[in-house]
Amino acid sequence: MRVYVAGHRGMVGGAISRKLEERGVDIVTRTHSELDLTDQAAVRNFFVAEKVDGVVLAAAKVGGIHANNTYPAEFIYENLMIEANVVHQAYAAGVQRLLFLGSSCIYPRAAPQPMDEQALLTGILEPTNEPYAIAKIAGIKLCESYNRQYGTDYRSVMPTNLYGPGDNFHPDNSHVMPALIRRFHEAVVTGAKEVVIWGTGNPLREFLHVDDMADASLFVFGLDRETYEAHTTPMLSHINVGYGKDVTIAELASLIAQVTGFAGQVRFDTTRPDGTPRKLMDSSRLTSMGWAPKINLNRGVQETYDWYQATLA
Ligand SMILES: NC(=O)C1=CN([C@@H]2O[C@H](COP(=O)(O)OP(=O)(O)OC[C@H]3O[C@@H](n4cnc5c(N)ncnc54)[C@H](OP(=O)(O)O)[C@@H]3O)[C@@H](O)[C@H]2O)C=CC1
Ligand SMILES: C[C@H]1O[C@H](OP(=O)(O)OP(=O)(O)OC[C@H]2O[C@@H](n3cnc4c(=O)[nH]c(N)nc43)[C@H](O)[C@@H]2O)[C@@H](O)[C@@H](O)C1=O
Repeated sequence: MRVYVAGHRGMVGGAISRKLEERGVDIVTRTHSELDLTDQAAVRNFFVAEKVDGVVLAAAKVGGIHANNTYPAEFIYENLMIEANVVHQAYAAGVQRLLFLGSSCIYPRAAPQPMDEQALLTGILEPTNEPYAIAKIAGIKLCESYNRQYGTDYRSVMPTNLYGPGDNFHPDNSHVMPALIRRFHEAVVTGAKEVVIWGTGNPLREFLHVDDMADASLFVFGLDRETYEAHTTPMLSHINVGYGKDVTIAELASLIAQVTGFAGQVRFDTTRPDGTPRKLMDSSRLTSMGWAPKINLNRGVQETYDWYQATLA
């Protein structure tokens, strides 16, 4: 089997590529500069030339609350273009199997917790990431529509907030976990007495290690196909992938302070947005099929900090 992993140099695409290679799958990759997935003609030429059997779509314009809120046009345009080009050109080239990576932000801001798959399109989205969420909903509907009309087998996974080796540690544009690992680490190195956390510290977030996400992706993509297929009649439009437990941002900050050895004060900057108050996923559909996360938050944060120190710090 030849699988194109779009976004193989990203955190999720990298973890999925490593797992596919461990299983002896022949993977095809292109960097962003070799193939810009917003370029329709280039994507068409790529699929015609490469003749892959499957696609994992882990390429996207990705960022945390500040990036989403500051660059909404880039988040909606680039993600819509990437999804439309990859899904359509994969179909046109006869590719039967595709896995699309969405996000938990597709669900309404006030969805009942934990959020199950049926909460999609039942209410108003969180404004800080609405353009990105709309693009991700379009991705689900692209897959669903091509399956309905053309009989393809395009599946969508909705990950909760992810973290781990290969994350983006940009001070402003990253997600909370890498941002705080970097900020606490730099405070320890410089001897700063205070670390600033955005928002009130009250929002709840669920964090899943990227290696667990990669296992779930392969499971849904069908490398453990018999297990999955036994549970998918009729096929689901999309399926949640979460850790099963959430923490407040203040609790996450205490854990990262402990792991990095920071002993100073934490200050909450309430001029910064909190975003969604809570977004805990109901992942019972997937866990009932046999997948379960293996990496707990304490171990995951420690491993991510070790990776950051060894690689980037
Ligand atoms: N990280 C998280 O917490 C979560 C992520 N997800 C989803 O998982 C998927 C992977 O995310 P993650 O690995 O964290 O993101 P990363 O930013 O780490 O990786 C994204 C990859 O996509 C590539 N890419 C972006 N735009 C283009 C383009 N126009 N053409 C070709 N390649 C492009 C990037 O290349 P380059 O860097 O060179 O631009 C990068 O390698 C995304 O769909 C994301 O929405 C869902 C929920 C949570
Ligand atoms: C995965 C998900 O990621 C984004 O949504 P988000 O969950 O709100 O993501 P976040 O990780 O950026 O923030 C989580 C919480 O943490 C707080 N927070 C504190 N201090 C920092 C901080 O320093 N940086 C960041 N980024 N957040 C901070 C922050 O204020 C917020 O309350 C989506 O836009 C969208 O991309 C998406 O789907």
